[in-house]
Amino acid sequence: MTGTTAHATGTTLRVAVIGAGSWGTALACLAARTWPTLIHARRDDVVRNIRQDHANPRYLPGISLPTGLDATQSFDDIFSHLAHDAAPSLLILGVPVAGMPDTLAMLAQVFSDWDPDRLPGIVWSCKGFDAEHGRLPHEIADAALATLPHLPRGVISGPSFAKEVAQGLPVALTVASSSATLRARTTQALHGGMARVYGSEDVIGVEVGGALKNVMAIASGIGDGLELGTNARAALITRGLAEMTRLGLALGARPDTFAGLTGLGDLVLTATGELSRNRQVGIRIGQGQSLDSILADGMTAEGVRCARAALLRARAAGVELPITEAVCRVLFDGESPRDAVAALFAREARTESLN
Ligand SMILES: NC(=O)C1=CN([C@@H]2O[C@H](COP(=O)(O)OP(=O)(O)OC[C@H]3O[C@@H](n4cnc5c(N)ncnc54)[C@H](O)[C@@H]3O)[C@@H](O)[C@H]2O)C=CC1
Ligand SMILES: O=C(CO)COP(=O)(O)O
Repeated sequence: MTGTTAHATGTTLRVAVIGAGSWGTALACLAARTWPTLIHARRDDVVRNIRQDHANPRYLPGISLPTGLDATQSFDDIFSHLAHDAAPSLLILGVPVAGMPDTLAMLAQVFSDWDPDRLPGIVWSCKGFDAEHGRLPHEIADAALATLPHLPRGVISGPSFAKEVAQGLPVALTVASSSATLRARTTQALHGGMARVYGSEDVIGVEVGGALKNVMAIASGIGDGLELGTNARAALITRGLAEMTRLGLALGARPDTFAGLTGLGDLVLTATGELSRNRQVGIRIGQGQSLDSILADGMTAEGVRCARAALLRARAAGVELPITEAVCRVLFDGESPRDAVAALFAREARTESLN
């Protein structure tokens, strides 16, 4: 369906995206195939590039964006876009976890003046725990939106490199929410063509998978940087899945979520795919570079930001995360990657299980 057809049938959904980095822009591309879509960027060059050149060379070099995708630096424009025509609307957050508290606090203030029946649904796409308090994204959202309990909210996740999605290559995603309205609206916004969107009610499981797979991708990269071989990578992925599942179950997730797109699917993609920034961080650490030099260009690598927070949550829940602990010792305590691998192998033999 084209945007024009959607208008003609009176079934318009209005979509806005906050965060015009690589993933926010890629999700905006999916929505803009069908629906009036406006993306908010903090930088004026990004707005200009999207509006005039239908490109976002800073984050997605060499990729053409849909001509229907519009951009703005003004939050007022975003709110006018969402409120227009009283059409149902969806707001996608494409910022990193660190940007969630401030962004949501601003939204809570504005939406408190809106008619409750006209509020947009909100879906966030970030993957991680917040570094300061160890909260999952839905916990950040619940705190920031405490005065708006009726506002439908959820998370979109799954194995999805932004570059491939923006190029129109196939992708399967999961939207998780307790709200059937939000699940349906997100599916309406993004499903179609080469993009499939599945629904889930397991917000905790989907978020724990998205957060821990980034840490496992760093671990997998370290192994590859050390040239430990493909057996090591497969072992790491499998035991990483056990680690992710163990933490998820302790926090209230459903076990089958971890066999799905947002668990095993995203873990395999990120731990093996060359486009993963977390994996690239690990490879360079394994090759002997320092974390500071690797992150000097401001790259978003959520696994670095959230590994310690994941450990804090796990300890509070009485759960052991040996791979995450090893990654933290290498990233933050100066342990050499080889010593960390040796320490993992020195653990006592045990039955293969989640424990
Ligand atoms: N790039 C990808 O392939 C995918 C990324 N994600 C997740 O999406 C989230 C965003 O990642 P990317 O788009 O890749 O990052 P990015 O670095 O490409 O873009 C981040 C965007 O957020 C903005 N931003 C950064 N810090 C902010 C803050 N404190 N407040 C408000 N805005 C802020 C930046 O200006 C930029 O527009 C991350 O949590 C990442 O794990 C999820 C799926 C795929
Ligand atoms: O989440 C992603 C793919 O699903 C992107 O992974 P990186 O953040 O490691 O690039």
